[in-house]
Amino acid sequence: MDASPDAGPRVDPTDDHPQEACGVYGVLAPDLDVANLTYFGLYALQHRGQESAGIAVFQGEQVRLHKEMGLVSQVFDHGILARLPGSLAIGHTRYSTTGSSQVCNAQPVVLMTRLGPMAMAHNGNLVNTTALSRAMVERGMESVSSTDSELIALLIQEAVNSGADWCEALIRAASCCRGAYSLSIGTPAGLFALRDPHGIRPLVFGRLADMEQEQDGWIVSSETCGLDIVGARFHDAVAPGELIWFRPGATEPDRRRWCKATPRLCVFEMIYFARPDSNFFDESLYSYRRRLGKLLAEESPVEADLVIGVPDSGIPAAIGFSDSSGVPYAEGLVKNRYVGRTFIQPGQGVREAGIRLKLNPLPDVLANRRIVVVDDSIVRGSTSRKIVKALREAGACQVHMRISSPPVTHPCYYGIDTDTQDQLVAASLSLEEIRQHLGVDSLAYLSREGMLRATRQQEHPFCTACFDGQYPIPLDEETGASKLMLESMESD
Ligand SMILES: O=P(O)(O)OC[C@H]1O[C@H](OP(=O)(O)OP(=O)(O)O)[C@H](O)[C@@H]1O
Ligand SMILES: NC(=O)CC[C@H](N)C(=O)O
Ligand code: SF4
Ligand SMILES: [Mg+2]
Repeated sequence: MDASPDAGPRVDPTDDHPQEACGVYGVLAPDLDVANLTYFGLYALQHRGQESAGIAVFQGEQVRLHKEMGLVSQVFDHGILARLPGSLAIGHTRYSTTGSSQVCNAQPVVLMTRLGPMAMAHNGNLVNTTALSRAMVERGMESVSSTDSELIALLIQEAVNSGADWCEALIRAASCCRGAYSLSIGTPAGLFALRDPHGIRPLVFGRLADMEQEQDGWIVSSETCGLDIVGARFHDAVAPGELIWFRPGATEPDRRRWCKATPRLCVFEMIYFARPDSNFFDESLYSYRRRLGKLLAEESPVEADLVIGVPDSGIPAAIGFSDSSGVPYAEGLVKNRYVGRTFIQPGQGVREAGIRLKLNPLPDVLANRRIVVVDDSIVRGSTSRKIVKALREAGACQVHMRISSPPVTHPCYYGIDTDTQDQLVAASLSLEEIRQHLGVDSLAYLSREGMLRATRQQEHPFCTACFDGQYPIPLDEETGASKLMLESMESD
């Protein structure tokens, strides 16, 4: 195993603010270049995490690991991928939610067990991290990182070393965890995928089949865009509370429910985080987001000359708003495509600069027009405030803001860091106060009912806690304390 030294940019470890979900990936394909496939898969999942990236590759009983700080394209090159031969790979792109942004916390987590090595990639966040860690320290277990993810891996290792087989060990470990965990796990016995009982974070799998060349394989990915990029066919979602074992040589995976499920998929994944070309419930998020825009126009119409969307993720809802209202759609903001997501950059100063770098208005489209500007969400309000100012400077005579989700009033503890409550603009200000703060002529959010109706799901199997405070998994008292909780325990 060769873990590379920390070479990438560091993020301020004292910052306990906003990040988002990670991307997890797994490939079992004995006849193919699994490191290369994983590289492409992680490329497709880059939007889920931009702090670090890693790939672990199994060749029989041996595992090689390369992980570093930075984007997938910065962490890997041809030479590095060529030094990762094998038949099974696990990949990860990280946005930290527990544990600072450093290479020791990058994933996959690789550990040695009685049954050989294991590599694990985790998307989500545990809410019983402190209690788990204390109990594990009492049992004499040692960690080298400060993430909740390593605790899960250590629990699996402990179960295997005490005699359990892989499936038993995974179930035993998962039973000790509370919170969100979509896992992709590599072992000498094959590839595993496991999802928590609520299925908070997404996880899908698909088949790589090239019958002409008699090549076959399985892919596990956070989103379907990770299957598309390597030409894999979507097979199914890993169900909440399900464990799947892809064995080398087996024609079908071994699927089992490891616990009773109460589905609570993160609705924010559908509104903003996941890619619009990823499918959820058999349709693209582009279609869902367009429907959000239609409902928003029905709920909160406004007299205007043009509808514009905030690139990237506000665009489908803006098109839907235009479809339903009849107000023409136009591009009024141009995005510099080399700038990443601003919501997820740590530190408010960096975020504000990021927004100015990212979006530029088109005065000849906007001048003397009454503009409806549609975005998917307002979290802190920094994006919207800057945009409104820029639109007015570009000559817009009225600016009406429409948001295709309800106000974000509560923080997330399940792997998308929607910030501490004092940073959430809708947690403390009324609608009218937010309107004034943003400087818009009118402001309206989509209702919670509209957001759920647009999903077309009968049972509403969603987590909506950041919009209504109804947390599906009870939080330990210490959960909200700090993302650096394990670092602070070490220094106690
Ligand atoms: O209220 P704020 O805290 O400023 O954050 C909200 C903004 O952040 C997100 O976009 P982001 O720029 O991150 O990514 P995108 O390009 O995918 O839309 C989101 O779509 C909003 O536009
Ligand atoms: N965003 C995530 O899914 C993060 C996974 C894990 N909690 C970490 O901080 O590494
Ligand atoms: S609290 Fe919000 S962001 Fe977090 S899982 Fe629930 S819906 Fe998603
Ligand atoms: Mg945006």
